[in-house]
Amino acid sequence: MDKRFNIVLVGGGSTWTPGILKAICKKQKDFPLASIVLYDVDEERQEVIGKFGEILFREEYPEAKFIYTTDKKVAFTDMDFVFCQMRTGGYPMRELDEKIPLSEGVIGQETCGPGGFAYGMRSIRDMIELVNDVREMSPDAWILNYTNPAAIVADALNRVFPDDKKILNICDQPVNLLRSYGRLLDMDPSEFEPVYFGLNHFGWFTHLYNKNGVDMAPKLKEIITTGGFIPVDAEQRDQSWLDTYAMVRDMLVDFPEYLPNTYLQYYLYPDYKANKLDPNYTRANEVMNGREKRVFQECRDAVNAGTTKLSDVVHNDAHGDMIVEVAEAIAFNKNKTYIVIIQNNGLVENVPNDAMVEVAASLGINGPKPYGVGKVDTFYKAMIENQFAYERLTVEAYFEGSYNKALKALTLNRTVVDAKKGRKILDKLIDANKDYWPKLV
Ligand SMILES: NC(=O)c1ccc[n+]([C@@H]2O[C@H](COP(=O)([O-])OP(=O)(O)OC[C@H]3O[C@@H](n4cnc5c(N)ncnc54)[C@H](O)[C@@H]3O)[C@@H](O)[C@H]2O)c1
Ligand SMILES: O=P(O)(O)OC[C@H]1O[C@H](O[C@H]2[C@H](O)[C@@H](O)[C@@H](O)O[C@@H]2CO)[C@H](O)[C@@H](O)[C@@H]1O
Ligand SMILES: [Mn+2]
Repeated sequence: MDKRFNIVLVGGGSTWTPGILKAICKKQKDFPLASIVLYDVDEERQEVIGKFGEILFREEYPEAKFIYTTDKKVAFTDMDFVFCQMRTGGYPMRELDEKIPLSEGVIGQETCGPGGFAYGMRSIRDMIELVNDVREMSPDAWILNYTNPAAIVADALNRVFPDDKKILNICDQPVNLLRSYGRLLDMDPSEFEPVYFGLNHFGWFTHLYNKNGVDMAPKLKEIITTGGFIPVDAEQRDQSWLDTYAMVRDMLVDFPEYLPNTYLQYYLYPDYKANKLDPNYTRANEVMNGREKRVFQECRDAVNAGTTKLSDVVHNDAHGDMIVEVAEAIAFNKNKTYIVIIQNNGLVENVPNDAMVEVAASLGINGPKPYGVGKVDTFYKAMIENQFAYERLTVEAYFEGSYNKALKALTLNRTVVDAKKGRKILDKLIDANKDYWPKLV
């Protein structure tokens, strides 16, 4: 008989959960489940999404046992895959991460700059606890982590669990970019064989080979440089994401070698972008007033209607599709190419071996088999080393409780640079995060 898998979604009350549940239902033949558990620390959030899931699975996937819980034992016992999407502190803390730096004229962003620093310092503790809990109850489970800021979480987990080969850190942004490239080139994105290097939310596509071995990157760069970049799912995107994609053209004009990850806009144009952001209404507000309200309301409506058939709870399926396909690639040894976060060890030859880099890898039952890119040019090497130093100092600041390392981290970050500004922001962040961070002395 074919194997059926047990999976748990940690952060089951996430706004992305309905999309992942839909993707699981859609892919039930390719990735068959025995059971799926939603786990969250927030009972109220969990219940709304959980009740929606109960109906969805009854209607679309009755063979899989569906439960939701706040009990770790129920959540982590006998699991094959653990999907991690927690947000320590929730959107209210994300709002502070974004607004505090902006109050000093510095980029306010979920994963970049001081906002990413603050979020990282919150995520590390809960992610370590999670891995310890999972390993106690399911020693062999694959832990698929995309809890942000993934770069900092990956470095911290690699430090605490260096021998754990079943933690895979991964981000959906490269896959989203590939989908959008596919539309611009009129190609099925699954046909791309990409070459990619960098750090998470800080990388570049160097080549995009098609089935005939032709590199489509030059043509794509020309299309974006002349016509701009509108993402594949533009009609579902808030304005801030459309602005973000539009900046890819600017980056290509200035740095035409490679196709940049959208997040590089914050590091390459920190003043320009900071001036464009509204310090009183940031992305957290956009999400709380948009996606969060919509997803929770649509789940409640489906529960009241007693069916999910009328609901349109998933507007963008890229994220859900990707994470389920990643699990499928591991479970069934598909050896499909994904862009993953992994310890460097020479993959990018001239940056530190212990950095957690982001590169393309073939993904199968033995985990990722990454593709190296050789040496990178001075500009990219310097960018990566600078950002890596910021990330590593952040992780060290957390483990050592070091104010000095935290200040060094922020000063090195390209969105800050000025240590006096860094100190002001750090002091405000310390105050805002006193329930979450270790004490920094
Ligand atoms: N890496 C990627 O590419 C990628 C893509 C999408 C989302 N994400 C990440 O997924 C996460 C969820 O995003 P969201 O916008 O839906 O946020 P959200 O706040 O809607 O969902 C997060 C959920 O995690 C729960 N939670 C908090 N601490 C927890 C803990 N210790 N254990 C279990 N659950 C906990 C919260 O109660 C909440 O329900 C974030 O970390 C986000 O950055 C990453
Ligand atoms: O601001 P948010 O909460 O909408 O998104 C933050 C996340 O953004 C990236 O993921 C995108 C993805 O690129 C997009 O195409 C679509 O699927 O939505 C995702 C969320 O908007 C990023 O990779 C994540 O790390 C962020 O959490
Ligand atoms: Mn990401």
